[in-house]
Amino acid sequence: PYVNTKEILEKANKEYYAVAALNINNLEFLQAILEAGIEKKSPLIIETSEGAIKYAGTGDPLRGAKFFVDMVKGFADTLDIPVSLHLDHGKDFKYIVSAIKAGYSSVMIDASDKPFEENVKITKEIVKIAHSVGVSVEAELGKLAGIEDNVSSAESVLVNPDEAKKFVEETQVDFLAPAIGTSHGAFKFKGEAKLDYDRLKQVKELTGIPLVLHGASSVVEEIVEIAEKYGADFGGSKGVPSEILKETVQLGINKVNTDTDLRMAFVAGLREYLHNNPKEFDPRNYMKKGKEYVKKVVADRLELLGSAGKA
Ligand SMILES: O=C(COP(=O)(O)O)N(O)CCCCOP(=O)(O)O
Ligand SMILES: [Ca+2]
Ligand code: NA
Ligand SMILES: [Zn+2]
Repeated sequence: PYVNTKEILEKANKEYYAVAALNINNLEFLQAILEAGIEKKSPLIIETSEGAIKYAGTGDPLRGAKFFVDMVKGFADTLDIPVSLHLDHGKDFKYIVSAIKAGYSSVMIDASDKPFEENVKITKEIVKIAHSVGVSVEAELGKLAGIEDNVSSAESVLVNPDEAKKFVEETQVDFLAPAIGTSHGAFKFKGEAKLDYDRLKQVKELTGIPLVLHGASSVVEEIVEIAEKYGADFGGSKGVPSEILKETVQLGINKVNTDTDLRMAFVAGLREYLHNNPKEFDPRNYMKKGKEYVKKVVADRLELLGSAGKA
């Protein structure tokens, strides 16, 4: 069934596992993700960025948001596993309100690039609107290096645990994304992968609410190999190793945002299929391999995070 993200994450928080939050921009990624969730009997959080809503709605936020609600709810209401739809990195009020109006389960208000007091103010506004219609809210403290906050890794700002306690009390936000050293995309670490476990532990102790890890893709070696065999250049790519990801779940992460791993899996399958089937031009055929690899990457992640069997 189509459920609220809060229901999925409260259970995960109580039982100390994490649920994958998987980004989509089209039908095919949703199909692959749902197949993995059905196979693993796992709850799923489907999420879309504002860019995905712009893409699907060809520029009209409400049309794009409705497209995703209709597609995700349409599938979810036929399934036995709990599925929710979340707006990822909401920054533009128009997009956040459109998502709420369209029927999203939850929204992220990302004002983490603002000074603390402003982040509190903006988040409180969104919480008021969202909670009035039963939509749950995610916010972020600290800055991820890399693309999203367009800050360099040198400037990435890690979460301040005491601020996190104050932030949650003042905003009544439902889930929190503490920056602990990850970044978006396929090039997360220059040297050794390292996250600030101490800060994460303190944030969990001081807030007790479900926590979100952004920039959590692992950059799967087998996928990189296949993609590069068929012409991709992913040199220098590095993600969050599985062991480190598992440690963050033990320390209280309950929602794990994953986009890059899905994108790389899909393009690896596309490249392989198109190389081996030069005569093919039916999209229902030439996207099969890409969907297969996305399903595999998601299925493995559901096992790793401990949500398999929790539906
Ligand atoms: O934290 C993550 C995922 O991190 P990852 O890159 O490690 O998968 N996310 O929040 C997903 C970010 C999606 C960005 O989408 P647009 O390109 O449409 O803006
Ligand atoms: Ca941010
Ligand atoms: Na999010
Ligand atoms: Zn993110």
